[in-house]
Amino acid sequence: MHRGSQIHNVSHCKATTKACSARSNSTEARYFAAVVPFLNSMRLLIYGLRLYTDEALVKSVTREGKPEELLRGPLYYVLVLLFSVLVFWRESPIGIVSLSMMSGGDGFADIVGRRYGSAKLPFNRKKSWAGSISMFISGFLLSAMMMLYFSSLGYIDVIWEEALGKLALVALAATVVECVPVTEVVDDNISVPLATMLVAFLLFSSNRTIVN
Ligand SMILES: C/C(=C\COP(=O)(O)O)CCC[C@H](C)CCC[C@H](C)CCCC(C)C
Ligand SMILES: Nc1ccn([C@@H]2O[C@H](COP(=O)(O)OP(=O)(O)O)[C@@H](O)[C@H]2O)c(=O)n1
Repeated sequence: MHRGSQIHNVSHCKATTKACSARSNSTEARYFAAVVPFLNSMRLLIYGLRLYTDEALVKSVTREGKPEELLRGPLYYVLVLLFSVLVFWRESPIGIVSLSMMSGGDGFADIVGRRYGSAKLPFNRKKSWAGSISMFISGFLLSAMMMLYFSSLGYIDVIWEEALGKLALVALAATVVECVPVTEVVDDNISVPLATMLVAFLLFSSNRTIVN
């Protein structure tokens, strides 16, 4: 059963927007925002372990309609959301960019790659140039838009002359990690955000590109 990729990828984007867009100024805001991904991780565990059944959930986010699939990609995705909200919240571009690359970048790679991915990558016949190029472009654009959004709210001050170039390097790193065969061993919902977090930390923490 082919997963409903439109529903699937809407979940990606809505999840990221929701998890990053809490507007409360209280110090507990991140913990309040973390409730949503936490409850969803519990939901995925409960249904993935077959403690209860939810056919609509299984049908909307799995490829083969097996509940245990919920314990892989979807659960990793939600746990990364939870980690980013708690650790990075809205004062650091690292969480913003990581979620953007995982949701917008990887999400579009799937949509575009499945439909237009006839030209496969020479080192990974399961991935395509169209998928990877769309991941780089969509991930870069969503990351820049989310950074502009959080900058406009005053949570981060961005020196754009430097930030866009560094953002392109982060997007390139995430795209390379996503297309190498290692993602057959480590789910790309783990490898992509981890790679993004590492490169974003190295680039955005090294000097005054981002001033909190
Ligand atoms: C299908 C998903 C990940 C699988 O990705 P991949 O294996 O294809 O790479 C996303 C799963 C989403 C999850 C079921 C629900 C996530 C909810 C999120 C924590 C917050 C949603 C807030 C709501 C929109 C108000
Ligand atoms: N760089 C990429 C990524 C995905 N894709 C296509 O999208 C499909 C799903 O990609 P994936 O296995 O990474 O799926 P997700 O786990 O990321 O949702 C692949 O089987 C390819 O057909 C692509 O062509 N190029």
